[in-house]
Formats: sequence, structure tokens, C-alpha cells
Amino acid sequence: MDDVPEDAAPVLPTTADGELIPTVVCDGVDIVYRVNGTGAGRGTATAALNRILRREKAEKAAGVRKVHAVKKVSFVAYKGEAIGLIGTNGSGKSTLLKAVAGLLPVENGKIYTHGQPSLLGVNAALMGDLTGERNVFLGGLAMGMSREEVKARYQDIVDFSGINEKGDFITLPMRTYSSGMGARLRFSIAAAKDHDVLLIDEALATGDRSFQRRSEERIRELRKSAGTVFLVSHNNKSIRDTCDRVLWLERGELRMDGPTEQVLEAYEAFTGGADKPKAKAKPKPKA
Ligand SMILES: Nc1ncnc2c1ncn2[C@@H]1O[C@H](COP(=O)(O)OP(=O)(O)OP(=O)(O)O)[C@@H](O)[C@H]1O
Repeated sequence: MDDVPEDAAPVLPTTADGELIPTVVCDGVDIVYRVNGTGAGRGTATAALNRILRREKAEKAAGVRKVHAVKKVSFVAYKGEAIGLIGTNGSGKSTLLKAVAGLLPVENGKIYTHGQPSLLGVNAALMGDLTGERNVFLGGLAMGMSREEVKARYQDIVDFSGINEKGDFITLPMRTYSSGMGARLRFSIAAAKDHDVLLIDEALATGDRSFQRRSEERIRELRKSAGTVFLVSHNNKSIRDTCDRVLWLERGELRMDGPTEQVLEAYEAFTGGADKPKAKAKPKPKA
């Protein structure tokens, strides 16, 4: 549609009856971590035995602390949406994302997802000792692609990652990559497939600006081609460029859920201003 202005909210796909199609439903979700070894005698066999024998009665005495990371969070995400997840450090964003991906149990409430959600974190587990090339196959197979599909897309994935721009790095073990290079390859592998629900945790922040632009472009395509994209980021610009809805978590609670600009404005007022380039730490004077 040519007459739609570029910054207009995208028209979301609907059913034949004109209803939006839900892809993720979070209903009153609580997520609690249990941290062992916080009491006296931590790490000893006695403490371990205590934990087994006295589980419910005396979690505290056995050195178990609870961290209530996500509190009563409810929202519905629809097909075609790109949703930003923002909040200050430790506010529960990654935890919520992991739970939507099915990697963490919920304490209370329910999470329903349509299709298979895929979590793409900067720490997504590829194998450091294997070459980039092998990891492309490993990652592709892990996402449910066939060997032939991965083969067909292999060159596109490597080109998109830009790993080989400065030499033949794709045949080196991944542990030799810089953190930015690793993140680029992980994003490129995950982005090679169309996902029902794609969950991205800070992946864009690690790449350089030109890679960020390519990634944002790809996120827009992924959104068009199928499902819903969630993006956790501290980079408000990335969120502005890719998302039209934002969930703001603070201390585990959903503080706001609405159009990107509205939520970011409130968030920036809360954190004390819009994104600024980080000031470089001054070098310490030599003693
Ligand atoms: N494995 C864990 N065990 C115990 N507590 C955890 C664990 N992971 C996270 N937490 C706690 O859960 C809370 C939410 O953490 P989470 O990583 O989800 O926050 P976040 O919003 O993603 O933070 P950041 O912006 O710093 O990445 C924090 O209080 C954190 O200490």
C-alpha cells in the first residue's frame, strides 16, 4: 500500500472474521528462582543432605533463598507484532523471555504459545570448539531445518553474518571469535528460519552499526513473513526502529504496555533521559 506513511503502525494479520491472531498469552505469571547454598555450611555434604530431607519445611535453614523475578505479569501478543521488552537491570526481562521460550517453569499463572518459540540470546548454546561452519549446521539442525535446507541457506547465513568479510574466519573454531562476531553468527543462524515466535535477547546490541541495521531489516522481514518478535534491549533506538509495542518491566512487575513512543517516553523520564552515547571511562592516572 503506497499511501501508508512509513511510521504508521503496521496492519496486523487477522482471521477471516477480522480478529487478531494471538501467538503468546501470559496470564498472571510469577517466576521464582531458588538459590541454593546461601546459608551456613554451604557446599558441604551435610547442607546438601539437609536440602533433600527438609525441602519444604526448612528451605531457609538449608540455605535456600527465593528470588521473585517476575510478578503477576499478563499480556497477549498477536501475530505480526514486534514487541520490545525494556526495564532497568534485573527487572526480569530475560527471565520472562526464557519462560515464554519454555525454558523456565512458572510458579503461578500460565503461558500459552502458538507454535514453537525460539529464544535467541547472546549466550545461545553453540559449541565453541567447533568451527563457525559446523555451528551453522548445528544451529540449523537444532532449529528443525533439514541438512539440505541448511546447505541451501549456508552461504546466505555466512554472508549475512559478515564473518568472512575480513578473512576466512568461518573455518576457525567459534571460541576464537570476538563477542560481536559470535553474536552476529548466532543472529544470522536464527534469522535464517521463519519463526512463529522469535525471542531476541540483546542480540543487536553486540554487533556494529551496519550489522545492527541489517538485523533490524531482517526482524521486519521476519515479522512480515510469519509470527511475533520479542526484542529485549537497553538500546532505545533499536527498540524505536523495530518495535511498535513495548512492555516495560520494573522489579518484575509490568509497569506499562503500549505503543513504543508512549512507553519509551515514560521510561526515559523514569531513567533520567533518552539514550546518550556512553561516556568513555577516563584512564586511571598511573601511580
Ligand atoms: N539463575 C538465577 N538464579 C537466581 N536469580 C536469578 C537468576 N537469573 C536472574 N536472577 C534474578 O532475577 C531477577 C531478574 O533478572 P533478569 O536477568 O531476568 O533481569 P533483566 O531485566 O534481564 O536484567 P538485565 O537488564 O540486567 O539483563 C534479578 O533479581 C536477578 O538477580
